[in-house]
Amino acid sequence: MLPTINPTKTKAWKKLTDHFQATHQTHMKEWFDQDPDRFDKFKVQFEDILLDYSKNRITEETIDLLAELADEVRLDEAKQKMFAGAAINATENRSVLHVALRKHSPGTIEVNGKDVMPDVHRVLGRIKDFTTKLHDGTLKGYTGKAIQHVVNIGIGGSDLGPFMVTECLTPYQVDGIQSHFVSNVDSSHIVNVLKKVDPETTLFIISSKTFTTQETMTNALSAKKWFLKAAGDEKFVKDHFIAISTNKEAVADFGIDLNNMFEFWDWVGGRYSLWSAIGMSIACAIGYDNFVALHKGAEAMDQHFLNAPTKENLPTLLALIGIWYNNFYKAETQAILPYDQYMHAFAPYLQQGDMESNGKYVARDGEKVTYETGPIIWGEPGTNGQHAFYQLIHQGTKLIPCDFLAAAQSQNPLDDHHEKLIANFFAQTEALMKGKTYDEVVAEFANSGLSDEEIAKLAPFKVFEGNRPTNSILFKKLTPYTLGALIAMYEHKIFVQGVVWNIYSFDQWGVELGKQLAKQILPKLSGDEDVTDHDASTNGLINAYKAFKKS
Ligand SMILES: O=P(O)(O)OC[C@H]1O[C@H](O)[C@H](O)[C@@H](O)[C@@H]1O
Repeated sequence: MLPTINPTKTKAWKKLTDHFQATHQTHMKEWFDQDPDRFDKFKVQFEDILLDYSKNRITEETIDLLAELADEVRLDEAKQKMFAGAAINATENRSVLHVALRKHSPGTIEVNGKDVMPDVHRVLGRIKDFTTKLHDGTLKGYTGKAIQHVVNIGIGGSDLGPFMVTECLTPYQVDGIQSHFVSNVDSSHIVNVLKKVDPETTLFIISSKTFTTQETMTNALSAKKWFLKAAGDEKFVKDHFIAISTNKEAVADFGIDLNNMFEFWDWVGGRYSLWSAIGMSIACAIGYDNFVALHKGAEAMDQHFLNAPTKENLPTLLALIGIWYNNFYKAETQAILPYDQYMHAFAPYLQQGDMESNGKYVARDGEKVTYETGPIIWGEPGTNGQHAFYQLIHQGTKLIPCDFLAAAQSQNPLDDHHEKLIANFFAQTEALMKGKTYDEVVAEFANSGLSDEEIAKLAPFKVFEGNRPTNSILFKKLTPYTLGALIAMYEHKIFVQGVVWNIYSFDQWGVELGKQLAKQILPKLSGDEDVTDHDASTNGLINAYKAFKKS
């Protein structure tokens, strides 16, 4: 169990409040002007990943006080507990051990007195055997043709992580294998995918921790029906369907041979499960060795997180800076802006990772919190975002802390595309920090031929206040190893924030009510009678739906 410590009652919080009052009106530009070493002071490099956090509204004192806050809420103890397998997910009485899934170095981790590592490595061995057969062409479909299409059916953590990684690592895709993902219960999703694949050469991976999720089970049944229509005999299902789950009974009930089931465990949270057998679709896409490289990058980040002091610790720094804006500047959101088209699914992935973990208003003592917890996460790849929503980041009324991410080496070098991409990244963070003053705007009008009066009218619209915070995360190349490290960095950032906010980051009770009500509403959508037993809006919507459907 983690201790219950209200962060706002700590000494550091009080000091941070005073420090905020003393510093929040200072423009970052002044700090840059005063201190030519600011970049060196506020940058950390871990292997091939550089974090520049100098373009933040912070001084050295800010970081000192945030580090004091981390100490006062006993961050170190929380970390040790997680890595040692303590049941820190107290509302479900579970350990939180995604770090065990990617542990390739020797050592044991115990849950209830049992070392989990042999099972982790046994399942990894099975993934290796399976994907080797897929890639050497010995995995055949019911007509003897080699498997070419891999369709992952899952949702939430059983989709977002594998999809994001597969997209990010497109350049590592094994020749001859095409990956597809189906998540939405909207039939358009599966219908569209099924149009692209052939039953004779398609493998379906049914990914679901619980194996009860409505969307996944519905899509899995439709896939099976579609397959049987072509194959004609249940006996062929075993050659085309595998299951990834913690729930053996439900897998067997669905009709999947248990020899085709790859297990994981209740100490793996859905949104932290891409490292487990849920990553089967990743290993199918990029090969087992690359899947292990992804693990190893994450494992290296785990060790860095566990051992590096706060001021050199990438996940901890990102977390504490986030708290500074969330709780003192009252920023409501956090933008994730990868300057990398292959990372287009990174922000949606982190939406679940972060918002399902830290979107909680109940503190660890069961009382309602009196301060802000998790931010709204959003974002799009640059430069596309620049031409859509950056206007608001530059000149809107809201403060939006942004993480910019990019690789120095392009996966697809082509003329000067990459230089242009990177120039935009650097320029945006510079513009957000510096802004443009009234005088600078006026000076730009020098040879415009406009009168002073006309210039004075236009100038205010062209001024940029600047002082808008960014983290720059620059890495060498988006390899499996580096991606693993980046994902783990964000996972641990989320962990640190949850510890400071005194909430339970590893449950997700907030998703249950909607699911329950959907089950109640489903049967009422058929039949002619008017529905009257919900609130007026819900009744009205159900009845309007039925009327539209009939007409
Ligand atoms: O893997 P499954 O059991 O199918 O769960 C899929 C998803 O559904 C739930 O609604 C949870 O909110 C997610 O955390 C989970 O990842």
